[in-house]
Amino acid sequence: MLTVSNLTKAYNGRTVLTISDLQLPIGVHYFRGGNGSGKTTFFRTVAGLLPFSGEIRLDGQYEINRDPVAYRLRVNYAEAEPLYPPFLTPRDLAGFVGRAKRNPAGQVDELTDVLGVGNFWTQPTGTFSSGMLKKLSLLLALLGRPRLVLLDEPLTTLDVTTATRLFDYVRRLRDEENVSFCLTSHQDVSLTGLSLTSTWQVSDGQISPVT
Ligand SMILES: Nc1ncnc2c1ncn2[C@@H]1O[C@H](COP(=O)(O)OP(=O)(O)OP(=O)(O)O)[C@@H](O)[C@H]1O
Repeated sequence: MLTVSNLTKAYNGRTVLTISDLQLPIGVHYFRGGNGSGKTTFFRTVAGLLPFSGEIRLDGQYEINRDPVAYRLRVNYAEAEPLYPPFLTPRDLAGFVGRAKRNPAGQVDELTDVLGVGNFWTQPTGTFSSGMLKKLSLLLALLGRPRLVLLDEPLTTLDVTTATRLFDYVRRLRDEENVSFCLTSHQDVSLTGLSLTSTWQVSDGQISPVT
């Protein structure tokens, strides 16, 4: 599903991520590691948000730099600590991201129910609690028809009821539509109830499989 080759990522000349060869099949992949080990950098790079050197390819055909639109239509990302321009509302953002991701009719309404965003649909995000921001960011990350969704710390600040509904929905996408997920969590990942296809350890900018 995802192939990463000869990747290096540096900030201001300091290399923080090096991956010679990483291959992920369709499934749910968990990346664990201490603070500052490189998990978010890896997710943001795979999401197409950061420049890097190397190659990232989805489904054997969409290369992130050669097929930028096709790749980004298929790879979605939810930030660990989302932030939006404070004057925008969930309605504004779902409209904008939904159009960019070519979301099918009815999808926003379904996700609004799953994540309980309807209660604050027209409220500016500048007034949100961290859990409200998290719910919105997860809704936006599920819009369109992604083949891969990157969820950075999805459990943080999410209430238990919403987390249960979210991971039921994720399981359905995984089982019925073959959507893949990568997640990080400093919390007990078994709380998601997802069965993991693989687990990876991120340490000092290197990623190795946990057997
Ligand atoms: N914008 C940036 N500019 C410079 N260095 C950065 C930037 N973002 C991250 N780094 C550095 O890159 C390294 C990896 O950080 P990253 O945020 O990927 O870690 P992480 O594994 O997600 O950590 P955490 O579990 O604390 O979220 C750290 O040394 C960090 O200081």
